[in-house]
Amino acid sequence: MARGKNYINQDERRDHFQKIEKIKKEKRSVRGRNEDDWIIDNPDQDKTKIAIKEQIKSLIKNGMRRGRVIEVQKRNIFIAEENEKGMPETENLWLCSVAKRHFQRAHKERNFVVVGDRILFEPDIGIEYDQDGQPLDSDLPRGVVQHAFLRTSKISRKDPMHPEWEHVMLANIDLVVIVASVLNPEVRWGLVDRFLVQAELENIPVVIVLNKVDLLLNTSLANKEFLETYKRRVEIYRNIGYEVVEICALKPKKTPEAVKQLRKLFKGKLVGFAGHSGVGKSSVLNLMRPEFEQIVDDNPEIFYKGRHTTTYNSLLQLDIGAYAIDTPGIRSFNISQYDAITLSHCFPEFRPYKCKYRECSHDHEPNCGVKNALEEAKISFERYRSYLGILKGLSFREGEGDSTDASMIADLKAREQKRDEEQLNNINQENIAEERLQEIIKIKEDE
Ligand SMILES: Nc1nc2c(ncn2[C@@H]2O[C@H](COP(=O)(O)OP(=O)(O)OP(=O)(O)O)[C@@H](O)[C@H]2O)c(=O)[nH]1
Ligand SMILES: [Zn+2]
Repeated sequence: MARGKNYINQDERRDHFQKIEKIKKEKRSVRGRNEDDWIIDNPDQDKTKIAIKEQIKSLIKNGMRRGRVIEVQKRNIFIAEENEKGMPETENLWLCSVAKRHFQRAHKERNFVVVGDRILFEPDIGIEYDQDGQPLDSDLPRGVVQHAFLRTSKISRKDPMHPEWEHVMLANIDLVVIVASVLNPEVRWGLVDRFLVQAELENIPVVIVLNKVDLLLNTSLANKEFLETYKRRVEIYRNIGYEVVEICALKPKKTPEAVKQLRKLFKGKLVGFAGHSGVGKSSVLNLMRPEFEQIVDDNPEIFYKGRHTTTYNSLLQLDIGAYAIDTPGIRSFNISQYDAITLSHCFPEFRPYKCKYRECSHDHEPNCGVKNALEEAKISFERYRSYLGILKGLSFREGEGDSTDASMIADLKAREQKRDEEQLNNINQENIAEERLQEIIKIKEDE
């Protein structure tokens, strides 16, 4: 599956993952939760696996239940009970609150639980029920979230309102699906790169889905120049080793292979959808839902009339033994600041190149392998620009370019142009040589 393939050898690969593990551990320790929230799965505590299992067993015996967070609406947490296999049963829902003790601590994270989190909850005995056993104020049974398990993976950003907090958007996912649309709105590659960095950091496989390819056929929207730039961009990612699927979610019959490929990639997994607003995340997701299968052959448009607009992250059950977390489109995506070594490991195409300095930031240092590779066109300017933007903490915001540091962009653009001119010059010289050769041949023929 698509993850960077540019490891030089196994040692390097191991090195990379060790670093990532270290960073993950550090990040864990600054979470807003206290250690005892994690009693169940906490590897830092002196507990053996058996002791932890026993502990869970006894908690469950005392009325605690295993659940998976499927939607969070402010303080209302929707939980699906988990079956023995650890899979959420989305028809078995509870409406929970979080135990009060979790609110009394300093915030480091926006929410105590997020969609995808695995938790232990207990039925809320303070709730009044009617004679049929239904809660008086809602049609869902009520509970209280008591413990949360450690996350195996997450995608997060800086909280736009409180930059010192972390906003975890997706937890415990097996595959990140970065959705963008080729047009309306155009692909924000800077955003794609930021999601890719997160996926690399968490070591989660990732697939880039480019939706609305039907619009590429519209010549008034996509002229020749646009198409060329678009194709070149896609090639950059494919060359790095990322899987890029081009699809038309609105008329899936136009891209049947892409639909098939996605169904295969999603099968049996918890898939997290990420991307900008309006790119068609829900539309792509709906291709994997049972209702869609029934309607697709007649008139796919009908289905969209009843389409829900995503306002909260929610976990949905798909028809291929998979689950998906759909996220509402986000408008800004700032990821935490990482040091150059960590960040450049998240750009797999940088990994093969060695620099003079071990701690090279690939920015101003002499004898930088990455910059040399850039000049030799082995690394793309676009990705390098993203790298510098993220390194320098430049923000990605709706309506702005990939990054906002004008002088840096001007400098890169000048170098990019210089390289292009040199290449063009080379081609021209080849052409001139070719022309001369033809002239010579012509002359000879004339003779
Ligand atoms: N032309 C074209 N339009 C599409 C395609 N897929 C989706 N759309 C349209 O794009 C718009 C947005 O689609 P959604 O699926 O709601 O996008 P989303 O990413 O879930 O949006 P948010 O819920 O705001 O995050 C809708 O009007 C869709 O009909 C496609 O393949 N081609
Ligand atoms: Zn370097």
